[in-house]
Amino acid sequence: MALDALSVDSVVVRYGNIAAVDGASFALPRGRVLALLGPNGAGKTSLLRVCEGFRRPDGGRVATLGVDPFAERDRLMPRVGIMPQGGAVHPLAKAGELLRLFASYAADPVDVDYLADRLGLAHTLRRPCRRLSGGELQRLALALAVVGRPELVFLDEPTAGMDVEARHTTWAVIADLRAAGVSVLLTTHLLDEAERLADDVVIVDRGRVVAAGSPAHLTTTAGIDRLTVHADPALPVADVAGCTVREEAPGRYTVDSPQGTLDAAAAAAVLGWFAARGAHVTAVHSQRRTLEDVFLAMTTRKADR
Ligand SMILES: Nc1ncnc2c1ncn2[C@@H]1O[C@H](COP(=O)(O)OP(=O)(O)OP(=O)(O)O)[C@@H](O)[C@H]1O
Repeated sequence: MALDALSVDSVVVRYGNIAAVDGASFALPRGRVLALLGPNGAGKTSLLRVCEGFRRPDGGRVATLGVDPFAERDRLMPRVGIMPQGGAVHPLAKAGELLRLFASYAADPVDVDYLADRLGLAHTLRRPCRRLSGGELQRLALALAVVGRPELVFLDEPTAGMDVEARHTTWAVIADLRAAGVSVLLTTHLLDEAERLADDVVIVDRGRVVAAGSPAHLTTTAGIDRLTVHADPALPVADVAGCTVREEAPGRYTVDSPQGTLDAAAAAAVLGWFAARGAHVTAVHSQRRTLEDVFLAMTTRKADR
């Protein structure tokens, strides 16, 4: 069986008395994209630093591509790509020089001009990094992370500060990485980004994992699905199959379950109720709870507002 790209087991990271990461465990299977979500200060970057081998955990264990990333950092570095938060690069180095330098470290690098073109960086290659815009620096940092064809890529808020087009390009690059079998661990504050890109999501809060699973799993278990049915107005609404049916506006009926989630049988029973009354049903919409709903329910942000 293939080893996980990343295995995080009961990891603790302390800064003085503060446990920024407090016993977090999760795994990133090979070839998948995992999004690490959490409010500011939840411990995401601290976890990344441990997984990247920049810091030894104060407790627990990490295996990155099967090895201890702190003890074997030199051996590991050619196999991973890292895009740090804020896209840190040397301000005086030229973008093209940096890209070629990083490519020179790799046995089989991506063609630099192709990559620069793909990420809309071709016009920046002769400029020192301090003359690049924030979004251009982000794109350069992404290029530096992937130019060596790594097996595993760490992306810390990859699309922060990017315009819409650059964000879409970045999403396409991440999809290409996944299609090529590369494993990706990314952090983001954009929940639609996580929902779009990630096979798996791990939500951390105050250094602990508070929810984990695929976006579909997280948004359907304990969901708050609601059914909206458009039909003739003024039907004699009643409770159907344990669900509450209300006419919110003439001809628009909402169906809620006290259990939170409507299952297929309840939805079928409700539609059967409309059919039995000879109602003309013109539209049926189901609302799933979003990853944002889950995030707010699972993290302390809600309480802080
Ligand atoms: N070098 C450090 N020294 C002391 N405290 C630190 C240090 N780095 C981080 N922290 C603290 O540890 C906690 C976790 O920080 P971390 O950067 O890991 O969170 P994060 O989830 O990445 O946050 P953000 O979303 O804001 O980037 C925060 O309370 C932060 O202030």
